Amino acid sequence: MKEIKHYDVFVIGSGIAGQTAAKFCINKGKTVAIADNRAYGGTCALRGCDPKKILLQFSELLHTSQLLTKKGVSKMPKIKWKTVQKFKSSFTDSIPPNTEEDLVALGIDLYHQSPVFQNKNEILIEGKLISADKFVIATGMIPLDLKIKGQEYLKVSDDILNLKSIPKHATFIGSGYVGMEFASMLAILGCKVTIIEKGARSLTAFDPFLVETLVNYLKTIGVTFIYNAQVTSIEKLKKNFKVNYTLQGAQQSIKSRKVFNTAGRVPSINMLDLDKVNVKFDESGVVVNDYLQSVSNPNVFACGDVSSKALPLTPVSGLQGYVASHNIIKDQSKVFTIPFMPSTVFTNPKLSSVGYSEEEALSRFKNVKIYKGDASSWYNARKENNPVYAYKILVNERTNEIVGAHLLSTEAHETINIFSMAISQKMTVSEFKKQMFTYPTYTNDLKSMLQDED
Ligand SMILES: Cc1cc2nc3c(=O)[nH]c(=O)nc-3n(C[C@H](O)[C@H](O)[C@H](O)COP(=O)(O)OP(=O)(O)OC[C@H]3O[C@@H](n4cnc5c(N)ncnc54)[C@H](O)[C@@H]3O)c2cc1C
Ligand SMILES: NC(=O)c1ccc[n+]([C@@H]2O[C@H](COP(=O)([O-])OP(=O)(O)OC[C@H]3O[C@@H](n4cnc5c(N)ncnc54)[C@H](O)[C@@H]3O)[C@@H](O)[C@H]2O)c1
Repeated sequence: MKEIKHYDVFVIGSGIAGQTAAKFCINKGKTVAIADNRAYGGTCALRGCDPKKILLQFSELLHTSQLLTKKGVSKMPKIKWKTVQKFKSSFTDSIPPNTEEDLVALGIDLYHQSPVFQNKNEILIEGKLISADKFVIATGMIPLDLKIKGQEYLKVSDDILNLKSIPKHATFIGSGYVGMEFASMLAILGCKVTIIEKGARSLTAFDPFLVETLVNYLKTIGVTFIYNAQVTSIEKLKKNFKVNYTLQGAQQSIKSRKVFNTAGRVPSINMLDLDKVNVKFDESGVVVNDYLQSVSNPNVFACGDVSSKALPLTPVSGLQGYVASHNIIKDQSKVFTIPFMPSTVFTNPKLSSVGYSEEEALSRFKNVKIYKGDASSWYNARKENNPVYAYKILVNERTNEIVGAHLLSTEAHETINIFSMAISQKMTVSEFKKQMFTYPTYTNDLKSMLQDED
């Protein structure tokens, strides 16, 4: 086969990480190509954060109305799911053509297949042998393969986002971000939800006190949680599916209309044949150094969810694309350090976190002051007739600096950003309390959370 083209940089994956890297390199005068084996635009814009938030606002609207039923709302809004889906598609449909147009206008060549590495400098794609000086792997993550009998009946997050109607009942396997967000959404929309989780609790990266408060609330709106359970197989019945699982040694089963695999996501690297180019990888992804360069092949960079240094969130993936491309243009010019990254689970209510967990803070600092409470009796929760509002703030007692914040509320996804700034600016409790905020707001409540008990 004849080599037909050479590029300075070949990027694999058109999500936030890949696009950021490709655009940076072309703007620095490099010849650049990008490949994707699915529609251009990546997970966040097409199959993740953005379409999810469009759907979630409808369950939120319903939830707000449900809470206010006896307080003046007499009729629930009727959600026309087909119209909701059309509205969502009006955002997602235009992304692939617009992304391609945008990249082509910059002078980037596009390919529509997974490349397969042939040797250190060459890949095979669309039947062509192509060489490049540097490769950027930005292929993101895909759902974990559960390897159980009947796994072909399992649906994944892409399918939830494209649901044609709300199922009567659904079972989720796994209670991480994806499982919890969609379980909360479907339960509010009238679906009877069961979550089967192999671990002892949900959302292990989040504060246990707040997760427990969230789980207890979700139970009241129709979500059943089964912990420490191992799903063994899925069977197809006439209308439903039967999920078989073991719990405390006993075989159990549950029937439901849909079964969703929300058991986690793994790096998308299988199709690339990385062994051929001496690119080391493991279950965390392509193993990279602080320059996001493969530890075993310096001509290969990896950024975003697929890199071993990933924190699989959109802003971090974008940052990694930027760092990797800097290092392609100028060798070892930028180091990747994980930023103070706030994160939200978009359930009802939302669970947000930034900085150290209680466990991390206690192991790091000699004395930690913990401001923790149930704020459901505070004005903001009461005006929504909302039974859930809680927080935990961690302070290094020696310096009085805020080092961690964990919030569970309707507005936690916004207010957590205030703590993010405070922590990155090393603000002390007294400095924070001097700030003036608008009233009556959830932001203003943050100062009350830092009140010492009399
Ligand atoms: C349901 C869901 C909801 C989410 N919600 C949020 C949220 O609210 N906030 C947040 O911060 N993060 C969220 N995330 C995570 C976020 O979407 C990712 O962190 C982010 O999209 C990663 O960007 P990336 O560029 O690294 O990878 P991706 O956006 O996944 O892009 C990778 C691209 O590579 C392509 N690709 C894969 N394999 C190959 C191959 N072999 N050859 C060619 N192309 C390939 C894929 O088709 C894809 O287009 C969510 C994820 C999911 C699944
Ligand atoms: N709001 C957001 O920012 C957002 C939303 C969705 C996804 N994401 C990102 O995507 C990543 C992946 O999220 P996710 O929810 O797919 O994975 P996750 O790792 O957060 O959760 C997976 C859950 O499934 C459980 N599990 C694993 N195998 C199982 C099995 N066989 N049976 C039952 N339970 C099983 C795990 O114990 C865990 O609780 C996250 O780490 C996050 O960074 C972010």
